[in-house]
Amino acid sequence: MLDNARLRIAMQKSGRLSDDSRELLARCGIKINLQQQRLIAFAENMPIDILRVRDDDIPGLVMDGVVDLGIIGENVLEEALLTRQAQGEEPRYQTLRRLDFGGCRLSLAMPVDAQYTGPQCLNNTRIATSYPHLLKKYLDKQGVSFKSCLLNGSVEVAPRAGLADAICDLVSTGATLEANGLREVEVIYRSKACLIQRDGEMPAAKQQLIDKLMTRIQGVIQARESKYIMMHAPGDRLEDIIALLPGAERPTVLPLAGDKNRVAMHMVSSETLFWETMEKLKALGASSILVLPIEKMME
Ligand SMILES: Nc1ncnc2c1ncn2[C@@H]1O[C@H](COP(=O)(O)OP(=O)(O)OP(=O)(O)O)[C@@H](O)[C@H]1O
Ligand SMILES: O=P(O)(O)OC[C@H]1O[C@H](OP(=O)(O)OP(=O)(O)O)[C@H](O)[C@@H]1O
Ligand SMILES: [Mg+2]
Repeated sequence: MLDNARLRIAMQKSGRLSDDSRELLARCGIKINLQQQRLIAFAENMPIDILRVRDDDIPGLVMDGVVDLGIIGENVLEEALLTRQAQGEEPRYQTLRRLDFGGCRLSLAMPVDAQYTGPQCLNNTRIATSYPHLLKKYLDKQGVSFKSCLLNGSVEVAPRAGLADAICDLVSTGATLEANGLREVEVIYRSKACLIQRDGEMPAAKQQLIDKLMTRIQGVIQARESKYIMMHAPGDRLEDIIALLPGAERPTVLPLAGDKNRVAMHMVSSETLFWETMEKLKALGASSILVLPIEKMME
């Protein structure tokens, strides 16, 4: 039996979001023992229960207040929202933040040999998709009328199977489209995973836990996006070197034993340091340049 006093978080059981969702929670310090077949997992060190479900069910679980938080792709969330609105409901939830994984786009694609000069080409066609509401919202704006053919998986085979003229499906690298002789012709929605919270009053203790979790998530994401940079540099080129490092905070400058002209610089950069920038740093006289990952951050 689930305990109402514990924070309930829904995440995808197995699929594109599950590893990243699990890792995010683990990096926030939540110790969960996820056994393969268990649909509910209990955190050992915090009052948190994890529900592992199909991603399609997560928006509903949050909107119906069955769970407190959910980690879900914006594409699935938006489709669920539009579906409920079409049924006359007014679903309520809050998006707490966008996450740094699950990036993909919902795109229209056609067979490679089909002519495409713009959305109007899709007038009176049949389009296979798992996202009929997002598709309709987009094509309605373009004034295009079409028939949708609802498929929950293997959407890419629809044109070859004679089920549809085009498809509207998720794309990341484009490899699935290419393997199926399809060409991406229009991006209709860009998505990432996000963290959502149910509407309504939250007991104070739960709210405190959510606030703590949000600070930790912020720290985890910020740390993943940041690098710790160390180098030795000529003391008279510091400003030129700092100018090459956008997103870097003011550096710590330390003396180098036995060398009056050079210093050691340490700094945190919010951006990846590319090889090209390292080469420019070297050209300015920097040496022993180290770029290190950061595990955790708190401001
Ligand atoms: N190729 C991709 N690259 C990155 N993220 C993706 C990709 N495809 C999908 N996603 C994101 O991950 C979510 C889950 O994708 P997945 O393919 O695992 O869903 P599913 O097959 O519907 O899973 P489930 O069995 O839970 O219903 C998508 O809704 C989308 O937000
Ligand atoms: O552009 P790509 O990098 O090829 O990725 C796109 C594919 O990824 C997703 O499916 P997934 O592989 O998760 O399998 P599923 O369809 O069984 O959910 C999506 O539904 C596409 O089919
Ligand atoms: Mg699904």
